[in-house]
Amino acid sequence: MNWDDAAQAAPDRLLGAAADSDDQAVEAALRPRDLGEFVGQERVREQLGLVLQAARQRGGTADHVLLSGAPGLGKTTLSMIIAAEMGVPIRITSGPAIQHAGDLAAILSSLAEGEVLFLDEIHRMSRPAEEMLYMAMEDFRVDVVVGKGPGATAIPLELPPFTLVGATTRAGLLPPPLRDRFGFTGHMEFYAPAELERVIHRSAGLLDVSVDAGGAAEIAGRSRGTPRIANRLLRRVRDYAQVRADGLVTRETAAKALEVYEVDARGLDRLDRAVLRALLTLFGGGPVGLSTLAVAVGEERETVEEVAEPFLVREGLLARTPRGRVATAAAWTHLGLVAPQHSGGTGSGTGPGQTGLFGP
Ligand SMILES: Nc1ncnc2c1ncn2[C@@H]1O[C@H](COP(=O)(O)OP(=O)(O)OP(=O)(O)O)[C@@H](O)[C@H]1O
Repeated sequence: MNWDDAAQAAPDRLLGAAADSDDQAVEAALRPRDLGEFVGQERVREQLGLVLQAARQRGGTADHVLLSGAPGLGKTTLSMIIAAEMGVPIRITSGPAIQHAGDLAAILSSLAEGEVLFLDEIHRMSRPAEEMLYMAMEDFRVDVVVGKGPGATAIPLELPPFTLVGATTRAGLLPPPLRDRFGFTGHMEFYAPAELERVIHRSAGLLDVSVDAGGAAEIAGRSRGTPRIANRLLRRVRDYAQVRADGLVTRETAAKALEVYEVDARGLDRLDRAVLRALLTLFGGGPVGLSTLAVAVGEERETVEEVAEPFLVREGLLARTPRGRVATAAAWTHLGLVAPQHSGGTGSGTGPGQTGLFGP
C-alpha cells in the first residue's frame, strides 16, 4: 500500500489530507482563482509567475510544470490557476486512470491548442503510458501502435502544443527521463500557521462564517500545515458555533468544537494519540517494531506507517530508527506522561521495549 492508498483507507479521518466527498463538494468554491489569491508558497508562486508571464509575452504555451508535495497543499488549485492565467482550458486526469498507452493517446489527441493537461499522481501511471508521454512532452507527437506482433505498425500522430502539469506526492519516485522533461518543478511546502490563518479567513468569507483572529489561529494550529484540513476543520467548527454557540467562531468555540471531534491542540487525532500512547505506555517509549505497534493499536501496519507516522515524525514526536519506532521527549510531554528514568526518550535508553523481542 502506498501513501495514496493508505490515505484512502482511512477516508473518515477528519485530519486525513486526501480529499473526501464532502471536501469535493465545497473545494471548487474555495479554490483561489489566480496567483494573487493563492496564499503562501512564495517561492513557487514567484517562479511560476515568471514562467507564465514569459510564456504569455512570447505568445506561446507555458513549459511543462511538475508540482510535488503532500496531498491537500494546493497542487490541483495551482494547475487550475496556470490554465486561468494562460487563458486556456484545462483537462484533469490522474496516473491511475491511465493504465494503457491508448488511454493517454486518446486524451492527448483531443487536447485543444495550448490546453493544460493536469495529471495528478503522475508517479502511478503505467510504464507504456509513461513512455508515450516522453515523446508527447518533447516533440508533441505520439506513435500509435496499430496491430500486434510482427505486423504491428507505429502511426505517428501530431499533437497540438500543450502544457503538462504533473502532480506527485513523491518527486523521487519519478523516473529521471520523465522528471527531466519538465521545464519547471515546484516543491510545495507545508504551510506556516499564519498562512493557514489567511486561508481560513478567506474561506470563512466565502462560506459566510464569522471567525475572529483567535478562532482562525486555533483552527490553523490544528490543521497540520495543510489548507484542505484547515478548510475541513473550519466547516466542523462552523457547525458547532451554529448549534452550540452564537455562530461566531472564537478561539474558545474552535477549541471546544475540535475537542468534540478529538483533534487536539497540536493537530493529533485519535489514531495518532493511540499510536503514541501505545508506544509510551506499553513499550516504554520504544524502540518497538512497526508491526507490533500496529497490533497494539488494532490497525493495519500500513495505516500506522502511512497515515499516522508521517505527521508524528514531522512534529518531532516519534522517530524511525533501524531498531524500531522511538518516542521523543516531546511525546511524553504532549501526552502529559513522565518518561521513566531508564528511557532516554530518544532511543538511547534500555526500556522494556528495547529487549530486541520486537525487531523492526
Ligand atoms: N495556497 C492556498 N490558498 C488558499 N487555499 C488553498 C491553497 N492551497 C490549497 N487551498 C485549498 O485547499 C483545498 C485543497 O487544495 P488542492 O485540491 O489544490 O490540493 P492538492 O495538493 O491538489 O491535493 P491532492 O494531492 O489531494 O489532489 C482547495 O479547496 C483549496 O481551496
